[in-house]
Amino acid sequence: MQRQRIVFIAGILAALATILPLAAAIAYARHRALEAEREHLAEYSDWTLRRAERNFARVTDVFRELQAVDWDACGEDHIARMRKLAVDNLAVEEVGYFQDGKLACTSWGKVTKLVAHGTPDARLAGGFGLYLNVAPQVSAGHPVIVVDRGDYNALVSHERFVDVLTDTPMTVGIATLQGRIIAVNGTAPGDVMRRAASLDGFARVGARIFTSVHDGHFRAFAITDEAFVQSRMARELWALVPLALLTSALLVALIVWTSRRRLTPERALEDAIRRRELHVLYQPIMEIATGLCVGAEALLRWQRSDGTSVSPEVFIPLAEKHRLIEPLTDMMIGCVVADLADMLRRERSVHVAINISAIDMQSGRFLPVLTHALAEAGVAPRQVWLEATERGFMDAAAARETLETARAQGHMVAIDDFGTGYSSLAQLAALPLDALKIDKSFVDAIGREAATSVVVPHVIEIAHGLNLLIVAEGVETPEQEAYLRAAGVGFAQGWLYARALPAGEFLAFQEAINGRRVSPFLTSLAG
Ligand SMILES: Nc1nc2c(ncn2[C@@H]2O[C@@H]3COP(=O)(O)O[C@H]4[C@@H](O)[C@H](n5cnc6c(=O)[nH]c(N)nc65)O[C@@H]4COP(=O)(O)O[C@H]3[C@H]2O)c(=O)[nH]1
Repeated sequence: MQRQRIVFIAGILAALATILPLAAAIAYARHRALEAEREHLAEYSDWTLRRAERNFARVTDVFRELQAVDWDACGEDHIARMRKLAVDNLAVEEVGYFQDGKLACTSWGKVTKLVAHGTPDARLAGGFGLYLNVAPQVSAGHPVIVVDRGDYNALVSHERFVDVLTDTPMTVGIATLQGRIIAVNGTAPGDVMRRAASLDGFARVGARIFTSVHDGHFRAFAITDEAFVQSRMARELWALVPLALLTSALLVALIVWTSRRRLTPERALEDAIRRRELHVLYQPIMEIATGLCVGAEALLRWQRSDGTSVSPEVFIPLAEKHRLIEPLTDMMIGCVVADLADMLRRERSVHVAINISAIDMQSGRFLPVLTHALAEAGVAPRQVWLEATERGFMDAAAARETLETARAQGHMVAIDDFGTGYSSLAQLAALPLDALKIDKSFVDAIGREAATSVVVPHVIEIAHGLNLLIVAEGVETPEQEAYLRAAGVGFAQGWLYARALPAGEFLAFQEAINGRRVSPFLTSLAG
């Protein structure tokens, strides 16, 4: 993945990791505060309802007692009973008795004034009439609520319906089930009270919140300011913010750690392998005697998405170090087969040389992968040469086993970069090899006064002595080619002929050079 993309995504994730836990903490604190306030209000509306019902039950007790007896209307006993009930019963201020639609007597005595039996403002279940805000005619005093049933009525003060003490500022009220407000304790705005009186549950109106409950006779409500939710929320936040900050810090640390990991060269290589950002180039291998293109060396290239390219001399050791060489080798095998299988099937004397890393050499794991790919593509194993470096022979026994198996399957095996490492001649002689590649550093020395120039004839001599095919690498000048030809070196690759080419260009090069000609020597080998 591109560096800028990783940094960009990490930046966005870090910003989210910072904001989201805090936003979640705020949302959760608000939810908890609202829930707590809803329960708080529900508790008070419930309590108000129970208080109202209890006091109302006392009023209805008065009616029941009086209606149970066939009194001598407004006689002494009747009035005495009414008075006693009014005195004993704290909920009732006064009791009255109507005769022919007019108030005849009250708990105070006979009535001389003409007080008509009016029309109730509201009716309650059980045959009760309710008159709201009535100025008492007989006893005078502040407005009261009048409850009537049959010929009796009772004066009840407003407070009896809402005498609830609250622990925080709130308005509690009682209404009929139709939403007519009966009594209120508090100063909430009228529109909020009307809403609270007409529906059940929890709601918000403007800056107020309320809960309402109801039973058989009344609906009770409790209203408070939303500011109480804010202060509850602030308390919740005190507990939640440190947790949110800790979560943010952990998430940001995780994001930084993961992105730094992704930004390391090895993770970038792993991504590149997965995204197939690597491709293979083919450097032609020429037969010096005939000038024919007899094969190609497959060379991996890593072109990063930002346009920069990474040398195989950097990423191959990196892949080996971080156990990425196996997927890399598999990918390279897949590319080579996809690119060249058609040509290799047509041209049986042409080969492709693939580099085998030290780890692959030791494990031999790539061989079944290669065998399977070649069998599927119909390419002969002899057409795939394996180039092993000296480093690959450090565990000589394992390398020997891999090479022997490879040769038994028909592959040609070449030692690459011979002379640059520490392999001894004895080791070279003991290895199951078909070819030796002369390293570019030796070829460079040809015709110069360099110390290595004296080594070149010996390396060629050794190869001849061991009956190995010789491929010279890094041939750049006709003089180098002339020297190699004269020394009996069979094959060469280098910029004198072509650089490493993309598959299509290599195939065109090979066709242009060879036409229908084939190498008699290599045809005899293939035969
Ligand atoms: N200056 C100059 N250079 C020339 C000339 N002719 C060829 N070269 C370069 O010499 C290197 C030859 O490959 P090598 O010795 O196998 O050395 C290879 C090989 O050991 C390794 N490598 C490349 N591809 C693979 C692969 O698929 N698997 C493994 N395990 N190693 C690979 O990376 C090394 C470097 O590869 P490259 O950078 O492609 O470099 C290549 C090639 O581009 C020339 O005339 N002049």
